[in-house]
Amino acid sequence: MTFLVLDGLTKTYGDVRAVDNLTCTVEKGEFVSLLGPSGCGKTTTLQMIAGFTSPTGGRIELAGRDLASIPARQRGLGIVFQTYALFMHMTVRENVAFGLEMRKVPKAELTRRVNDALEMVHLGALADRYPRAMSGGQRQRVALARALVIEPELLLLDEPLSNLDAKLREEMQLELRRIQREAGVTTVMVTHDQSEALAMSDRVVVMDKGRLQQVDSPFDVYETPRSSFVSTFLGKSNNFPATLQSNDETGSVILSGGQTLRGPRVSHLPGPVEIAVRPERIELVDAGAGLVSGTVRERIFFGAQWMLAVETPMGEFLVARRNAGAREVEIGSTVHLAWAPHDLRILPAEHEVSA
Ligand SMILES: Nc1ncnc2c1ncn2[C@@H]1O[C@H](COP(=O)(O)OP(=O)(O)OP(=O)(O)O)[C@@H](O)[C@H]1O
Repeated sequence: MTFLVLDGLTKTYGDVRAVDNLTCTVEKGEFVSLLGPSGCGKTTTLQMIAGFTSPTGGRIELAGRDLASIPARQRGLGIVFQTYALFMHMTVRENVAFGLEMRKVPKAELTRRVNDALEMVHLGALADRYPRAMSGGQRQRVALARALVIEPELLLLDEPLSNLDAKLREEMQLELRRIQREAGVTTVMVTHDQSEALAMSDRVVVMDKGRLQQVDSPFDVYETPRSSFVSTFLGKSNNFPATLQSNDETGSVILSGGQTLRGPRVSHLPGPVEIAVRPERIELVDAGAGLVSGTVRERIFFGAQWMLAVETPMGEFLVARRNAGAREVEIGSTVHLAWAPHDLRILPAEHEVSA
């Protein structure tokens, strides 16, 4: 069931179109991330859903109601920001109970709901502590319990984990997703961190310059990006200008940097395109089997894998090599690169080319 509808949502500040005609939907129980670089309009979108900022144009509908005339505090939303905004002079239990007290929930029910929320975030044992005596991850759980205890129709998260260090952040990603599933609460999260969006979401809304770029499952935005922007914003990608020469049921033929390549069948017309291939889809092969050859210029060790920068006639390629303990190729050596035609993505041209 479509639960949240953003329909042509627009917000302008003078000449700046912070959010530009954004249309997308969120299903009940779904976890959707708004992902994009700084300034792309994620926070403005969330603020409009929350009711803190009014749209310049377009509509927001939640559970069949148009939110235009409903003030923020009556929207029944749970909100967690990057800074936890806890009451420092109140214990964890008091912090979580606050929203229910404001709503004049009877004492017995309040106690039960606060206990349930604290159990859900695994903080039952710390209920009588003050936030200042807690770690960043624990405080973020308190903020989450406080948002969930009111049983919100919709949970809004704005960069909720960005104050945490890398390891805790990864732990909390899994934890937050578990809590969201358990509570069954429809959630919209703002993040600029692509790995976080991929790890946590049912669907990812990729934005750039106020505009929607793509809405898909994490798998699909990564595997089948529809634009150059999406292919390079999510993960690493080798992108080159190219010319699509022909395209039939056996696949496509592409020319790039003097190399003739084969790709999957696409709907583009022959002409300028951009091609993209992920570093982890490239193999090092024998000279005769290579699609393009080049010289290793850089070699960086990441623990689980090596990343090579290889200079070729098409341009520089990043090539990921799984670390299987084998000796690694030397800087300065010649390598031959190959990939399967179906691993090549053919995208709309970003630049005019004369390949
Ligand atoms: N109150 C405001 N007045 C004027 N311009 C604003 C205002 N709020 C946001 N903007 C502009 O709107 C655009 C989108 O801002 P927004 O904060 O939504 O981006 P964001 O994607 O959340 O970025 P970040 O990740 O850096 O928070 C930016 O160009 C920003 O400068």
